[in-house]
Amino acid sequence: MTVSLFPRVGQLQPVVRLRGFSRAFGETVVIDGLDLDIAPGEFVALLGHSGSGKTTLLRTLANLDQADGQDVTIPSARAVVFQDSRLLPWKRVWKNVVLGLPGRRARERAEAALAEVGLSHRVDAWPLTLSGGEAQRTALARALVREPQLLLLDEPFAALDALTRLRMHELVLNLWRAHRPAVLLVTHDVDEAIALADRVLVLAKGRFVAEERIEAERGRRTASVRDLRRRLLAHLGVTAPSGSYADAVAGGGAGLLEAAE
Ligand SMILES: Nc1ncnc2c1ncn2[C@@H]1O[C@H](COP(=O)(O)OP(=O)(O)OP(=O)(O)O)[C@@H](O)[C@H]1O
Repeated sequence: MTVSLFPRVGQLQPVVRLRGFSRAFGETVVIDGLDLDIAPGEFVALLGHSGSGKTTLLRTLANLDQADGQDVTIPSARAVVFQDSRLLPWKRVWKNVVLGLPGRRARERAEAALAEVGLSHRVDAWPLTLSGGEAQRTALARALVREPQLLLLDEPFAALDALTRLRMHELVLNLWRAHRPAVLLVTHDVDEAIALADRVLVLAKGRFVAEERIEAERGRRTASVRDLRRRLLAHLGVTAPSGSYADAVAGGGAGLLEAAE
């Protein structure tokens, strides 16, 4: 299927543009002629079964993999957060955050990014002393400090427990609202995709098989279970203000994966 492409009247140029993008490993075609545009500041979720090619696509955009001279435009200011934090254990948290960046005001910049993810108290910690959630927050700070135009999230919450995941979703939405990078989130989780994204794409066997644009505000679920869920979450210490992720998931999934099959 053809997904939404630019230019549309009055809209900005896309930050990501793929045309007929394909990728094969030996004889096996993994990505099969994809066209994709992502607008500045747009939050796109990419759903798909295991092996559908999600990570291959994301790695291409991260430029970690060969684009084989194809028609691919991606911004130079981009950052990736993976499922595991990939912190260097022999460097303190703040040094991990600014790793590879020019030294001037590095500590200051790391502290500011760590403050944004709620880790001011862990600036000098060693990575091995961090909880899973803290390690992913550090990975987000490391991405943020690069001021990305494109933020690539490869199942960054998948290894976290459910409550930490909810907190991380709130954090990512807050960071996205504050900085407005374009985001491509790879996930298996339909609820997560619906709750976070402006647009959800479904990938199957290397092709897009569905595109859902979500116009409604985040937190648009009206089911009565919402209030109960919010109360229970509040009891567990997770604040879920109206319009939050927790509201959004309360309505349940939309069966996008089933629809794709
Ligand atoms: N470097 C590689 N060499 C050979 N095959 C590969 C390579 N990388 C990926 N593949 C194959 O490409 C297909 C798509 O892999 P990919 O990791 O993109 O899927 P995915 O949708 O991200 O899956 P998952 O959700 O399980 O992470 C798989 O069949 C995988 O085995």
